[in-house]
Formats: sequence, structure tokens, C-alpha cells
Amino acid sequence: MSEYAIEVENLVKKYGDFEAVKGISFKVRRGEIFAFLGPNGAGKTTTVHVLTTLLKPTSGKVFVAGHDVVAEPNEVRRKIGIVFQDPSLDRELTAYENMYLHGRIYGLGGNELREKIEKLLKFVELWDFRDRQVKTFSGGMRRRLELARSLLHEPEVLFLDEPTVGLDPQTRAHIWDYIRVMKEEHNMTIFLTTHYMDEAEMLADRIAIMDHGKIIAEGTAEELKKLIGNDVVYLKLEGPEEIRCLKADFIRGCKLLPDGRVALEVENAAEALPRLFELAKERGVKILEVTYHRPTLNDVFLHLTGREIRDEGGEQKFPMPFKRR
Ligand SMILES: Nc1ncnc2c1ncn2[C@@H]1O[C@H](COP(=O)(O)OP(=O)(O)OP(=O)(O)O)[C@@H](O)[C@H]1O
Repeated sequence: MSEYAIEVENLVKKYGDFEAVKGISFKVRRGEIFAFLGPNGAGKTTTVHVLTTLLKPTSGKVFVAGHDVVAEPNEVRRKIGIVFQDPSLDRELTAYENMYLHGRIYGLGGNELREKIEKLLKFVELWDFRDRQVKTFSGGMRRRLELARSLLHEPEVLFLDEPTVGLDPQTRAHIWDYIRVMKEEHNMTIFLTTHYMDEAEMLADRIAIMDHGKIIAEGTAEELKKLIGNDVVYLKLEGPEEIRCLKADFIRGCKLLPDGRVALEVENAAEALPRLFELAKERGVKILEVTYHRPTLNDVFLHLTGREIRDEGGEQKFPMPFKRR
């Protein structure tokens, strides 16, 4: 058995003349949570659709759970679970009935199916609501039910397309917990797409940043942040403007911001702060206010593309005063 649950080599997907996925390659190890992070329209959903056999690749090789998605789509389907952006539950049926139907489609039945449904509905905290029609459910409850349903046939690889889009922060945190449990207790491989940087950072072992149909960077969150490298210290100072940059070896860049603060680029903000206080004292500059910022994945994206990932995740935004070519 290959150590990889997903292997993609030079995948291209065109819609007519439009190339939505432009020759991407990546591998996902078994038991890993792998996130595709990118703005809307980057090609994430298209990639998931190819990986889950819903779309045929234009060219390239794709293996999921050891099978070729083009040559052996049925084998792939048996081994994967999917939660898509668009809900596919039957709204008129109850939560239990939705689960039951799905189980039957996968050839499950009898006590085995009943026990699994109970276990999974309890897992996503919907057991008490099992006899309610899905149309009475909130968005978060529906997403949890979809998640439970996708796990019924014990997939080796689970695909989640924007699993928490449009959900409130509390529900998002719940979904993240379920995903972590699935990885830890069932050693499941999880492939998720998201445009929330905090989601990729909190959940994923590795992240591929996608933009305009290409993977522009890949690695752990830490590795990606190292692409930017430096922290930024913001100081509000009192003193002559010419010396506010506090020139010193460990300060790698300095910018005066429109609000009067200075932004200093340093390798490690925590270590730089005491030295900055000393410098300021030596040079007769008074520090009135200090804040600092470590690079986020948003900064990484900005650094790589010059744009921000549209962010609905309620993440705090910081100015990014330094940009290297
Ligand atoms: N069926 C289609 N026909 C033509 N173009 C399409 C089709 N589906 C997607 N596209 C285009 O392909 C590009 C990639 O879309 P895709 O949905 O894969 O992006 P995404 O990163 O998943 O974004 P989102 O999160 O909004 O779905 C977009 O420019 C989109 O307009």
C-alpha cells in the first residue's frame, strides 16, 4: 500500500478553452489533513470534483486511495466520503431517514446500519434531533448531518469543500473538533478546501496555496510563514521624525505609516523589543505605544500574489508594510 492517499501529477482541467486547473501536482500522505487554501475561483472546487470522480481531468494522473480516478472511478467512490458546498440532503426527510437512505445506497443495512447511524448522529450531536425534518435545521446542523452521513461507509479519504463556509464561529469550532477527532481516532485522510486562513492554519498538517489554477506554495503553516520570515513591530514614538527608524543591525526594514507610527521589520519581535527600548532611550526617543505582528497566512498570500484572500473568517487584518520582490 502506498504511503500516499492522494497522488496528483500534472492535473489540468479545462472548461472549454478556459483552463481552471493549470497542471498541478501534489501528494497527500495517509492520515494527513491537507488543505487547499485560495480565494474564490482559484480552482479548488474543480480539483475536488476531479479527485472525487465527478469531473474527468483534461490531462494528468490522479490516484485516490490507491485507484486511478479515470480508470477505476467506482473503486475510488467506495473509498471516499464527500461533503460539498451545496447541501445534498433531502429536506423533506428526517435526519435519521437521510442517514438511512445513504447507508442503503452503500449496501449497509440491519443492525449494523442502525448502530452506525446512532453512533454518528451522537458524534455530531444530532441524535436528539434525529426525527426532525432537515428543512427545520439550521445551516450548522445541516453541515453536521452531511458530515455524519459522509462517514457512514467509513471512507479512507474524506473530502470537505469549504466545510465551514457561512457558519457562525461556534459552529465552525465544532466542525473543526469533529475533523480533528476523525483524523486522530480513525486515522482518516482529510482533504479540505477553504478560503479561511485560520481554518487552514488550525486544522491542516500541510497547506497548498492555490491561485489562478496553480499551486503557488506548499508546506506546513510554519514553513509557509518562513517565506516571509520577519515579524513587524509597530511603535508610536515621540521624537524627531528623522530618527524614528532607530537604525540598528537587527532592524531589517523601516517604514513610517500614515498614522504616524513606525513599522520595523525584525526577525523575532519578542527578542527585538527590549533592544528597541534600549535604543530609543539611548537616542532620546520616547516610546508611547508598542504592538507587534507575526506573519499570518494572509501575509504569505499577499507576499506571493500582491492580493489578499477574501476573508470572511473574522480574522484580524494587519497592514503589510514590507513587500519583497
Ligand atoms: N462548469 C464550469 N464552466 C465554466 N467555468 C467554470 C465552471 N466551473 C468553474 N468554472 C470556473 O473555473 C474557475 C475555478 O472555479 P472553482 O469553482 O474550481 O474555484 P474555487 O477555488 O473552488 O472557488 P469557489 O470556492 O468559489 O468554488 C473559476 O474561474 C470558475 O468561474
